[in-house]
Amino acid sequence: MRAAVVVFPGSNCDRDMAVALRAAGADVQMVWHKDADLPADIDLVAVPGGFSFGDYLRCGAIAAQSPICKAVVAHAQRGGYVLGVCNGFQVLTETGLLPGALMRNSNLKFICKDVDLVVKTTDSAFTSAHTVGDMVRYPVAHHDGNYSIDSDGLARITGDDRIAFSYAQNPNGSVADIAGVLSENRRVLGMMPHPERAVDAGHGGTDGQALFRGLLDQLVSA
Ligand SMILES: NC(=O)CC[C@H](N)C(=O)O
Repeated sequence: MRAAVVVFPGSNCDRDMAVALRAAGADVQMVWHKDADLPADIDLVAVPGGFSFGDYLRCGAIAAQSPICKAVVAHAQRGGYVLGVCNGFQVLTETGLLPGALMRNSNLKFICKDVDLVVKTTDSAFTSAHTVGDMVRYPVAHHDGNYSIDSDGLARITGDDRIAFSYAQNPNGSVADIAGVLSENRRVLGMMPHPERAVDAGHGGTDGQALFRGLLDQLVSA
């Protein structure tokens, strides 16, 4: 599997993402926000966490206007895979690739801790190594992780089985405890918790490995 990791000024999980993807067997290239094109034959684009452009305006709003994001949208429209984590999830909602928005945490504080998540669907490459109802523990680190969507949108993503992960104990006020959402074609996943920070025992847990392993298994056998 060939993966590209997008780097913006202020990204801080780009290298963690590259390490996690390489550990799972991916061939990874970093791409800069000013690049207008992705490298050829990319299967997956990962949009990492961080504070792109200092979180000015709204988290992810300026990054979503960058040249590389046009290429990421085109990649998704061709049926390519995209994984957005934390600030990456915020960027994907700002590009319109995923529905909803990430608002300020309900307690108005930056939350940095490990959280338990429930796997809600296995109908995606990202969650294919799981069973529905599996619990995984990933870190969160954000101030704008409060997932919000209108009632029609919520009914649509619920009815389409597009909620990938929910929080066991909601840390940030997200509607319906949503921690991660899939696109209509199930190839774009955005999530606030960080699987790439849970792939090495030194991180305190390795639950994130299953996401990268599932992705690699599905994409290599496709
Ligand atoms: N870890 C992250 O990607 C944080 C995203 C964003 N800067 C926020 O605090 O909400």
